[in-house]
Amino acid sequence: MHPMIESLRGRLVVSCQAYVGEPLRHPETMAQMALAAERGGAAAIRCQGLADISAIKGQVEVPVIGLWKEGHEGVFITPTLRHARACISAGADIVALDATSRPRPDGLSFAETVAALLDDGALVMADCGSIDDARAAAKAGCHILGTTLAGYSGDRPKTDGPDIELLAQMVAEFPEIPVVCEGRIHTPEQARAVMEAGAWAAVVGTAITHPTTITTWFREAVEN
Ligand SMILES: CC(=O)N[C@H](C=O)[C@@H](O)[C@H](O)[C@H](O)COP(=O)(O)O
Repeated sequence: MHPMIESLRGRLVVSCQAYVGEPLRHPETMAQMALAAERGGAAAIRCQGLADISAIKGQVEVPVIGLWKEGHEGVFITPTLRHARACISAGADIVALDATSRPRPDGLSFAETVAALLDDGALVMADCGSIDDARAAAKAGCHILGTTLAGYSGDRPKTDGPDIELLAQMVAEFPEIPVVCEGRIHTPEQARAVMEAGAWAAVVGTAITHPTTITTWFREAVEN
């Protein structure tokens, strides 16, 4: 087990991302957000885009899980080998990529992409949307399996909270590979529940770092 991945065991990872057109979408702002999360005890920061990756890497001591989103349809989380290599060059300690079997823009398969990254010596997190994705990612040799795309790739329903059913299935099938729960963990209770279901780490984004969404939760509670 790589020591950096071992360091995430039983810990919280915070995802710091602002989307296109949003007020907080600025690398310096995301770096400040990441630093604030690190002060709160985040064991790693997950972040998007080359500028954010390097700005955050320049601020925090904890590992950075980097990805690069391009587009909104099909494969958009680190869609090609070029995107993945660029994330590493920008400073990502671990690169996260879409692990679905959907066609990728550069024509490489997911397994071919991972094989090239492993050849480079990269640490790879597979963003899975189904148990089949997890199986392919395990076979490809990914270091971390994540539930990131559960409810977003068309294979599984979008659960209200984290997809604990998929998490538990992944943990049972791959006891030797760290399985990280990511996606729709909105409360500390849900974070605890995913750890109890066997997650190696819990990744929380929106509920910690996306104030516009958090505001809508409170506004709805107040106004309804
Ligand atoms: C599906 C997709 O594009 N997920 C992205 C992956 O990096 C992010 O937009 C999420 O914020 C992240 O996965 C954390 O999840 P949540 O924000 O629900 O805590």
